[in-house]
Amino acid sequence: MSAVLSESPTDAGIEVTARAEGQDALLTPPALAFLADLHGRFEARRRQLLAARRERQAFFDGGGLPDFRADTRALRDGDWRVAPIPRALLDRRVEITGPVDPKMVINALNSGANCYMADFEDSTAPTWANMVEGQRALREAVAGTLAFTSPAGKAYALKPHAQQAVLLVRPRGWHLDEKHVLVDGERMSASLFDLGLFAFHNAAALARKDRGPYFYLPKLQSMEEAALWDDVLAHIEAQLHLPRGQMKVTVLIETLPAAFEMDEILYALRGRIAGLNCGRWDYIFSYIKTLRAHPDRVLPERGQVTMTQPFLRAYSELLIQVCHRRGAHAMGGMAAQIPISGATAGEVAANEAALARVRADKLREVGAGHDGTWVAHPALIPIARQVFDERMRGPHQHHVIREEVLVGRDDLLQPSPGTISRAGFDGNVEVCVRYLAAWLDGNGCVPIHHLMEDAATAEIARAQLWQWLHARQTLHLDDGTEIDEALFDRALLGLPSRLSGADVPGAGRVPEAIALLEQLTQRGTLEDFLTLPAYERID
Ligand SMILES: CC(=O)SCCNC(=O)CCNC(=O)[C@H](O)C(C)(C)COP(=O)(O)OP(=O)(O)OC[C@H]1O[C@@H](n2cnc3c(N)ncnc32)[C@H](O)[C@@H]1OP(=O)(O)O
Ligand SMILES: O=CC(=O)O
Ligand SMILES: [Mg+2]
Repeated sequence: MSAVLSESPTDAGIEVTARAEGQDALLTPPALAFLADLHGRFEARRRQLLAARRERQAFFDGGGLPDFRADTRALRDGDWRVAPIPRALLDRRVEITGPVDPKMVINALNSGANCYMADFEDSTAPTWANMVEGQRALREAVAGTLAFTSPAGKAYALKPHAQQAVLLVRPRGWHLDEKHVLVDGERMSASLFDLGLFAFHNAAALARKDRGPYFYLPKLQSMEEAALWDDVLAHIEAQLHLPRGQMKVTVLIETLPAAFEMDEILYALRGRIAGLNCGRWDYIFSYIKTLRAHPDRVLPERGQVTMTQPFLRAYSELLIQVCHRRGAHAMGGMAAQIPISGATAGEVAANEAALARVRADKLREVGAGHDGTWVAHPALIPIARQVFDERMRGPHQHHVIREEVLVGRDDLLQPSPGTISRAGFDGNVEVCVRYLAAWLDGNGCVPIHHLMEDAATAEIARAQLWQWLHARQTLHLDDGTEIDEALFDRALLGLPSRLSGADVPGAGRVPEAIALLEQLTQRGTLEDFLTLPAYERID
């Protein structure tokens, strides 16, 4: 890699305030100068866009509802398509996702999936050690040298490049800072840190393999945020002497405001976007968060908020239609069920039921017109692959444009029928405590009661608890019990002793997790993301 900028880190005013193994090879003076330059150019715009999010939320909290934009109607009605999709990203029928530790990276690249999304976001707790280890693992993976030996002595090595999944990287969202990297005393954007550092170290090696730095962009809320990404990427391409448009992106549509700007987001990134993805878990969280002050749109318990709820079906159908009209992939999302590891005789039926639910979810997706889907675990790849192979003959199904699908504002906002049971309420409390404890301990994705739980699924549980406790009118469980602080306190009773076992990830941090959950649910205002206060509690 050529040294792209001449300033030393000191000249650039950039400072790294923590240490982790392997960081000197990553945070070299040219790399730091590159990051400092990104910060200098784009930080002010990031802050403006975060302020715009708050303004928009104030409108929703005052009774307003999201709607399609009047100022971009011509763009939505216009006849344009996104740039051609590169060969490596043409067939994405099965994508595996997961955290960025070396074992996961090797397992995912070797898994037989078409693509692998290496995740610095929902499934990774952003300790400095995790961030550095993830960047190092990905750099070695791109170089083809990554290897790992488990504490039990099992050796892991990469398959040959041609047999590996195509790598996509998901940086953290615009709302997050990287507190260990300061530029002129200010924290740098975690998004710019993750994406910038990966591009800096890997763009040249990827180009030699006829690939590029490919990314998934999370939690966008508007076309302006997409335009900021486009400018960042164009700048990086210029700095690293890459052809314009070589860095490709897929955008997660996982916020309610973004669902009203899908055409606009594609347009803002039209020179480099390969698709949109239905990030259903954050989308449900965002629906709750955006409509927090609308008592007629309180969602039932988590287990009842499935993709067949009308507001979710409308969102996925609109995403498919918009993408296919513009020549982009419409990627499906993640079923939460995972195989029961080492299922006992008594768990065989539960395991089969979980796999059947994953299969049903993939059948729904391919039938609706999705061009590919996500799996959380390697054992789910054959299920997803079989469903897509049988029903999607070509590499994608862009030809599927269901003109009869007419999704309007009310469809995307439809209230959901359903109930809240005691088990649903207590389950949310338990998931939050267990997930926060694991996260504070440095683990961002854990199986809980045979479901994959990550930051997005935990956010649903956390935001629901807040909303149910702070709803404008008192809510009741399906057995008539009032939802109040006393119910919340009862759900917490007994958790510390039940979660003290060595098999509970982060058991030692359960008391801190409980304190954090109490803080998050008792506050009068809903915290934007649980990861914001939680981040202040890790290294
Ligand atoms: C809402 C969203 O954002 S979805 C996207 C973010 N979420 C994710 O990506 C979920 C990723 N999945 C995971 O992290 C894991 O599957 C978990 C935590 C849910 C379960 O992991 P485990 O408890 O390790 O599962 P299990 O013991 O069955 O794993 C068996 C093997 O598969 C591997 N494995 C499991 N999931 C993955 C994965 N996603 N990628 C690669 N390898 C994996 C394990 O490392 C293990 O390997 P080993 O046999 O070499 O030790
Ligand atoms: O990132 C994916 C989601 O469902 O959230
Ligand atoms: Mg998400």
